[in-house]
Order: sequence, then C-alpha cells, then structure tokens
Amino acid sequence: MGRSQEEEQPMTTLTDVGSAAISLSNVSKAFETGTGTVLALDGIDLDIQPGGFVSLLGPSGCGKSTLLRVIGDLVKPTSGEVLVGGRTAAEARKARDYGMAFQAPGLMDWRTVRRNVELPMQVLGVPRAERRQCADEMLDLVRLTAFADHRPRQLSGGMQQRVAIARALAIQPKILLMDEPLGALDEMNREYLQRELLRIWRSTGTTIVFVTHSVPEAVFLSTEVVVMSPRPGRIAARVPIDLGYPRVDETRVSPEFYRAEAEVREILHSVLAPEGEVQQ
Ligand SMILES: Nc1ncnc2c1ncn2[C@@H]1O[C@H](COP(=O)(O)OP(=O)(O)OP(=O)(O)O)[C@@H](O)[C@H]1O
Repeated sequence: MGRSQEEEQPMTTLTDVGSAAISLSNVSKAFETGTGTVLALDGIDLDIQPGGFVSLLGPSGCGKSTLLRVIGDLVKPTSGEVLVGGRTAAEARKARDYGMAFQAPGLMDWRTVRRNVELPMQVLGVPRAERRQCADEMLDLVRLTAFADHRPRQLSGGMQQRVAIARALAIQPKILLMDEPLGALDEMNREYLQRELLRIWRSTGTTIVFVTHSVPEAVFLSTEVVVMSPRPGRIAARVPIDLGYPRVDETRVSPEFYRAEAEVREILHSVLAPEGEVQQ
C-alpha cells in the first residue's frame, strides 16, 4: 500500500493527439426483448484521443456497458458508425486492438497465474517461449512476479484483478476497455489499484475507456469524464479533468480535486430524474 506515490513518473506522454483513436458518430442501439424494444443508446457522438483515459459515468441502466461493448465490437450498433484508428470496430477487433477487463476477473483456477496471463496469446498461436516471456513482463508490470506459479484462488481479490489486467495487456492492445474492474473491491484496495492503473496506463500509453459508478474514481483516473443521461443513453456532458500528474493520494484531498468532483456530481444530479421518480 502507498508505494506507488514516489514511483509515479512525471508527465511525459499524451502530447500527440492527432487523429481520434475512437470515433463514434450518431450511434444508437436498440435491443429487441420479448416485451418490446429497449432503446439503450441514442445518437452518441464521441471522439476519444489516442492515449486518453476516458470514464463513462451515469445512472444504472443508462447504457455505459452497452457503449463500451459497441466500441469493442461485442455489440453491433443499430445505426451509426464506430471507427477505431480509421478502421471499423470489427476490423479493429480482428487486428487485436482491444484488451478487455470486467468486474469479475474471470480467471481459470486450473491454470497458474502465469498461464492465465498467457491464455490470450496461446489462443493467438504465439510460441510458448515468447508468450511466457511476455506474461512475465506483464506480471512484473502489475507487480505479481512472486505469484506467477500460484493458482488464482490463492490470491486476494485485488491481486486477481491485477492478473486480469495483466492478461488484458498481454496482447499489447492499443485500447483497454474496462467495465467496473474495481467495483467489487474494498476501498483501500480500490484506491491502491487506481494508482496502479494510472501507473500502468502512463507506462504503456494505451487508450483506456473505463466504466464506473464512482464519481471520485472517475475524477481521479480520467483525462475526461463522459456523463451519460438515463436511458436512452445520451451524452449529457464531457468534463475534462485537469488535475495534472502524478496523481497521488494527496490529489484526492486537494481543492482542485474537490472542484472537479463537485462539477461532475452536479451534472450527474442534473441528469437524474427528480426524487421519487423511478427510471424504468
Ligand atoms: N442484451 C440485452 N438485451 C436486452 N436489453 C439489454 C441488453 N443489454 C442491455 N440491455 C438494456 O439496455 C439498457 C442499458 O444497459 P447497460 O448494461 O448498458 O447499462 P449500464 O449503464 O451499464 O447499467 P449498470 O450501471 O447498471 O451496469 C438497460 O435498460 C438494459 O436492460
């Protein structure tokens, strides 16, 4: 705990913001259910710059996960266009541009930690020696080298989530899509992993799109917070977070942090229905 503060490097990257890494134009998504149509996303326009760390924040059911899945080509939009580095999302997925991490680490207990990290490379046919070396590098990045030969069940929840992040990074994705990856953790572990995630993001330069319900988490992590309105999900506001780097525990109690948090919270409250009104 607390070790990453002095290790966090000064700001060195994020200067080259040429063409958008991810570009969504007028994206809508309707789900057909047994009882009718659910319009989950409606007319989403969003550009995310290369190297950005963008959080999607909004009330439950507003379409955050759907938006993340549309970007990752796990869900096809009903209309609109998703471009990733100028390619379609399907082409980007084929080109292995994405790494993904979800709330549940989803590790296989019959494989060691190292072999869990190796799995996506194994699926891609990466030779054994190469994937082992890469897995070891990733485990070093998430500081779990000493646990490489353990089974996932021997690790804490936070450590398992770090393995899942290492696995997502193993194929060196340009884009990391994360759906509440820290949601199941206790507060201390969560704050620790937030710092770790910032460190990893800054050392890899990967673009991160991150779904969360937590305002302080979104503010601490992000270059930009995208606030969504209740269903059908639309973009209510985009809030750049100009907190500078390194972001450390003191950042969380700084006046700038409180100001950014208050701004995001105010927007979030303004998009919510008046008290007592239930969102369907
Ligand atoms: N496969 C599906 N079939 C039908 N409806 C769906 C499907 N996936 C999502 N939905 C609906 O789309 C809407 C948006 O869901 P989504 O999971 O994207 O929201 P969310 O903002 O991520 O929610 P939460 O914060 O609670 O995780 C919801 O009303 C949900 O019920």
